[in-house]
Amino acid sequence: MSSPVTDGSAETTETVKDQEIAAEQRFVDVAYARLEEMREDAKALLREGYRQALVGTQGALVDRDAMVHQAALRAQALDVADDGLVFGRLDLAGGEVRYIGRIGVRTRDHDPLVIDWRAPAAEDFYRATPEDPRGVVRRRVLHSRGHTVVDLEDDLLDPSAAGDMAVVGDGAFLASLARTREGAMRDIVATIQREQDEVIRAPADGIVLVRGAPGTGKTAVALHRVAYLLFRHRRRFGSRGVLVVGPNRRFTSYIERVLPSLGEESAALRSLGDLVDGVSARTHDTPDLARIKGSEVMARVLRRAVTDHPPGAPDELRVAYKGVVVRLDRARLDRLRADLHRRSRGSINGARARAAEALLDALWERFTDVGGPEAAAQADQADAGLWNALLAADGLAPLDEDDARPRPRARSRGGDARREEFDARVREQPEFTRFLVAWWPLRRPLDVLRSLADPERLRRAAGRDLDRDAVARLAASWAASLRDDAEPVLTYQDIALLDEIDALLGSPPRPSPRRRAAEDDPFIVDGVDILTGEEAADEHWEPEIRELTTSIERLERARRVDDEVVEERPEYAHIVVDEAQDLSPMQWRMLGRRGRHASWTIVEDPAQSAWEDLDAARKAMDAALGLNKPASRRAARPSRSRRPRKPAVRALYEYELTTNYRNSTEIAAVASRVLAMALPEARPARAVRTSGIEPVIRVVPGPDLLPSARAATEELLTQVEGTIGVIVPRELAPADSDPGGQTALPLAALPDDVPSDGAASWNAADRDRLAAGFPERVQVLDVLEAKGLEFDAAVIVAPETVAAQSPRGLRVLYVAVSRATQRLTVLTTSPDWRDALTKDEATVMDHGVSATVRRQE
Ligand SMILES: Nc1ncnc2c1ncn2[C@@H]1O[C@H](COP(=O)(O)OP(=O)(O)OP(=O)(O)O)[C@@H](O)[C@H]1O
Repeated sequence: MSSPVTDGSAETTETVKDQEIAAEQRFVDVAYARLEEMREDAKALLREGYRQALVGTQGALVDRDAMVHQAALRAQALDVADDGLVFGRLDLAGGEVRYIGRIGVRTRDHDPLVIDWRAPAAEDFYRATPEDPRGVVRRRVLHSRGHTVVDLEDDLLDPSAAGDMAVVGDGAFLASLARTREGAMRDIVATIQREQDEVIRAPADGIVLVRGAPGTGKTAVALHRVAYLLFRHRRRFGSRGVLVVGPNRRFTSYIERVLPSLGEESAALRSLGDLVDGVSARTHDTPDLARIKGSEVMARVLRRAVTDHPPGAPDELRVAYKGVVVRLDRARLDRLRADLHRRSRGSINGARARAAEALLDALWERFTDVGGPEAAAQADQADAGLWNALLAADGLAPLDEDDARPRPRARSRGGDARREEFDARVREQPEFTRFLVAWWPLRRPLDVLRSLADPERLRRAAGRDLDRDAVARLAASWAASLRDDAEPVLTYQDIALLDEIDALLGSPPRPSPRRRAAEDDPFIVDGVDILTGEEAADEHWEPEIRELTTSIERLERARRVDDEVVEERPEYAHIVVDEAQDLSPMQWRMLGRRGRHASWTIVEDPAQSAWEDLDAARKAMDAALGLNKPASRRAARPSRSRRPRKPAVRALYEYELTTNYRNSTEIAAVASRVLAMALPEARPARAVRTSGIEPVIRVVPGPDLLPSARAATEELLTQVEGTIGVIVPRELAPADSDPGGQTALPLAALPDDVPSDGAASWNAADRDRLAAGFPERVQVLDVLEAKGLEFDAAVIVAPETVAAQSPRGLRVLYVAVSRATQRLTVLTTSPDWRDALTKDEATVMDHGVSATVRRQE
C-alpha cells in the first residue's frame, strides 16, 4: 500500500490538506465496508448458534452457548469500533503504511487492513519521537466524526526520509484538549502520548506504580492499561477478573464509559464504598474520624471486638445429668472463649462446633470435679437393679451390662464410654443447644460494628490502641449512624472496617456429609444446623415442624438468610487503584484481601492526598501488595526439585507522568501557587495549552459568598457549553465533629506563610441553596467529591475554609483548583488569600509561559 503524495508546489496548504483528507476517507470507507462484512459474519455465527439448539442434544446446547457467547462478544466489539474505527497511520521508512484503529480488521484474505491499537505492531504509533523515530517517517492522527474524516494532524519524525510526503495539521491535538466536557470521561486512544503508552504497555506481572500531577492522564492511562491487559492476556485476566477501584461513586460514574468505549465490559468497576457486597457507603467521615477509623490500629481493635463476649450472650450454663446439676460461671466461660479464640485459626463463625466441644469438655471436667461419675454409676446400678427385678418377676433374663447403657452417637472420647454417654445426653438437652446458639452466635459484621456504639464495649476492644477521646468520638459516631431502628448510614471508612470484621468472622463451615446423614442429630433443630446456621439436608424433617421453631432458632435462620455480607470474597487477577494517595491503611487491607495473587496498577499523586499519615498508608500498601515480604524468607522455602529457588520478589515498576493535559496554562498557574503553599518542594506538571482566559479571583464579604457563587455560576453558564463544577468546603456535621455536638468547624493550623485570617462558615443548607434551580450540567460538590473529576469551568467557594478544614486542607484545595479545563473563578472572603492566589511575581511554568491573573475586588 502506498501513501498518498501530493504535488504541493502549486497548491495552498488548505488544498493539500483537503486532498489528504479525501485520500484517507477512501481508505476509511474500505475499512468500514470490511467491518460491515465482519458484522454480517458475526450475525451469521449467532444464527448458527441458535440453529444448533434445534438439534436438541446436550452437547449441541453447550456448543450453542459457547458459539452464541463468542458471537455476541464479537458483535459487541464490532459495534464499539463503529465510531472512529481508524484513527492513526504510520508511514515507515521502507514505504510500508500501517493504519491503526480501535480493533484489528483483516481483509477476506487475512491481510492486515487496520491494526488494533493494543497490538505490538501499533506500539510505534505511540512511541516514535523525532529523537527516536523507530523507523517511522510520518505519524498521522485522523480525526473523524462517525465515519467521516474531518481533520488530520501529522508529525514528521524523520525529515531526511520524507521525500515529498505531505505534512498537514495545525494543532488539532491541542484543540481537542480544549473540547467541551460533557460529564463523562472519554477514551484517548488516538492521542496517547509516549510516556503514557509506556505505562499502558508496562509488564503485566508485579506492580506498576504511576505518579503524576493533576490532569496528567493517570486515570485515562490506567483504564487504557486495563483494555490492553485484557486484550493481550485475555485468558489470564479475562477469567480471573480485573477490578478497578475509584475513590467514590461520583468518580466511578464519571469514568464508567471509557472501558466500554474500548470494547471492554468485563472489568469490575467499584468505588471504595461499594467493595463489600450488600452494603454501601453513603457519606464521608470528618477528617479526624476518618483518621481514627482508617488507621491500622483498628485491625487490632476489631480483632478484640470480635473475640469479646457478644452482646446478649448468657453468663451461665447449667445442665443436669443423672440428677447432678453441672454449672459453668461467667469467669469460666470467659476463659473458655479466650482459649477458643487463641487456638482458632480462620473463621470465628466457623468455630461453633469447636465451641460445643470445648463446652462439653468443661462440663465434664466440672462433672468429675463434683464426683458426678460415681453418682451416675450408682444411679445406673439402681436403674439396672430395678429393671432386672421387673424382668425377673416376668420370668425373663436380666439385662446385659451393655444393653443397660445407652448407645452414644457422639464422636469417640478416647473410648471412655462414660464420657461418650455424658456428651450424648448433654447435647440432647435444649438448654445446652439454646445456650450454644446465644453464647457463640453466628454474627454479622454490621452487628459487630453496631455493638461498638457502646463506649464501654469499644473501650474494652480499644485496649491501649485508642485514647479516651478517640473512643468517645467513635462510639458517638456509630451511635448516631448505626441505630437499631434505622437504616445504617455507613461511611467510606466504615466499609473497610466491615470488610475487616467479615474477614475475622469468616463464614460458617459447610455441613459435612456425616452430619448431613445423621437423622437424630441434636444440633439439627427444626431443619437448621445450629452449628453452621444452614438448612440441614435432613430428609426426615417435616416442613410443618417449622411452625414450632423457638424464637432463637428462627432468629438464627433469619441471620443466615439476611446476612448481607458476601461469604465468598472475590479475588482478582489484576487490581487498578486510582487516587491511591487517599487510601487509609484499613482500605489497603480491604484491597489486599481481594488481590492476594494479583498484579496491580497503582495510580497516585501524593500532593493531592487528604490522608495525614502517608507513611502508615504506604506501609499498609506495601503489605497489601506483598512488597514488604523479605525475599529471603520466601526463598528459604524448599522447592520440590530441591534446587535453590529464585527469590520470589515482586517486581515494582515506577513511572511518572509529567504533562498536564487538562488545565490551561492560566489555570495551572493558580494551581501551582496552591501547590507551592502545600508542598514547597513539589514540581507542578507542564501544562501545554494556553487559552488566553485568565482565572477570576474575587474577594467577597462572608454573607455574600452564596449569592456571589450563584452569580459566578450564572455567568459561566453563558461562557462555557459543558459542565460546571461548583466546589464548596466540606460540611462538618456537629454530631460527627464532636460527641458533645458543640463544635461546628475544627480548624487546622496552616503553615506560617499561608494566610490564616478566618475561615468562612459553610453548611449543608448553603450547599442546597446554592444548587437550587441550576441545569444538570452544573454540579455542586464538596472538595472530596470533586476528586478525579474535571469540568469546563469551576467555581471554588471559600478556599480559606477548605485549607483550614483539615491538616491536609491545602492539598485538598490543590485538588479543587485543578479541576477546570477552561475557566476558573475563586471566591474568597480574604484579601490575603486573593493575594496568595494571584502573587505578583508571576509563576513561571516549566514550558516558559508566565501567567498573570486578573484581580477583582
Ligand atoms: N494523551 C491524551 N490525549 C488527549 N487527552 C488526554 C490525554 N491524556 C490525558 N488527557 C485528558 O486529560 C484530562 C485529565 O486526565 P485524567 O483525568 O486521566 O488525569 P489525572 O492525572 O487522573 O488527573 P487527577 O490527578 O486530577 O485525577 C482528561 O480529560 C483526559 O482525557
